[in-house]
Amino acid sequence: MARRARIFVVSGPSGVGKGTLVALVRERVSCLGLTVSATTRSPRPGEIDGTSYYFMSDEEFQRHVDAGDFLEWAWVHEHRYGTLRQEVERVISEGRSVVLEIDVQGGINVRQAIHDAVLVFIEPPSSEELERRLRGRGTEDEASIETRLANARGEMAYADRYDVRIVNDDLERACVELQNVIERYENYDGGHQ
Ligand SMILES: Nc1ncnc2c1ncn2[C@@H]1O[C@H](COP(=O)(O)OP(=O)(O)OP(=O)(O)O)[C@@H](O)[C@H]1O
Ligand SMILES: Nc1nc2c(ncn2[C@@H]2O[C@H](COP(=O)(O)O)[C@@H](O)[C@H]2O)c(=O)[nH]1
Repeated sequence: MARRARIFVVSGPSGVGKGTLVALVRERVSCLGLTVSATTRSPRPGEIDGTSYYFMSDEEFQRHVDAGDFLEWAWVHEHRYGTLRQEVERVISEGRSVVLEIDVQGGINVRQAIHDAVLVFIEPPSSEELERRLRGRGTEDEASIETRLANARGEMAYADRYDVRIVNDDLERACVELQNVIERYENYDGGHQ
């Protein structure tokens, strides 16, 4: 059966493990393309412009908004983040699927623009564990942690608008589940999926 390049959106509250999961799935699903998002937040130690994100000033980000360059963009945790159209088009034109690790507003906007995008919501095993992971990562100051935890409840309310929900309790199990979702949708060749 022919494999079809698809757009997969992976969303969930900050610290749930989206980045960790997607990095692991990328090692196992060779045909996935890479896209880099744009953001107005400052780089964390070790983050590289053009690899982790395209780090932009507010003015530069706004120029891309005005030019219609974004497939979607949103305010997330007090900064702007967006997916550049050309990033997605480049990967899809290579016949590869793409995983967009973006927030829930972005996810819904992608669904409106690309009806057959597959929306996957990653859930934490509990709110206590979410907080433990966010704090344990050690990348945010206290104010940013508080903002992200406060936003988590609102983000969780989007879960039932997503096609698939995966609980990231055991990383290996969640990874296999996400991998199966990608392979199932790439191989689906009929209907509305
Ligand atoms: N299943 C898991 N069990 C325990 N710890 C995990 C699990 N998955 C991820 N983690 C850890 O949780 C922390 C947050 O993970 P990660 O940075 O991938 O989250 P994220 O959802 O991508 O966050 P953000 O949206 O802020 O980028 C990391 O320290 C990671 O190692
Ligand atoms: N709507 C979009 N949201 C995005 C994009 N890239 C990342 N994100 C979301 O931002 C938060 C915070 O990321 P962090 O790197 O500051 O921890 C993350 O949870 C993503 O959901 C994007 O292109 N569009």
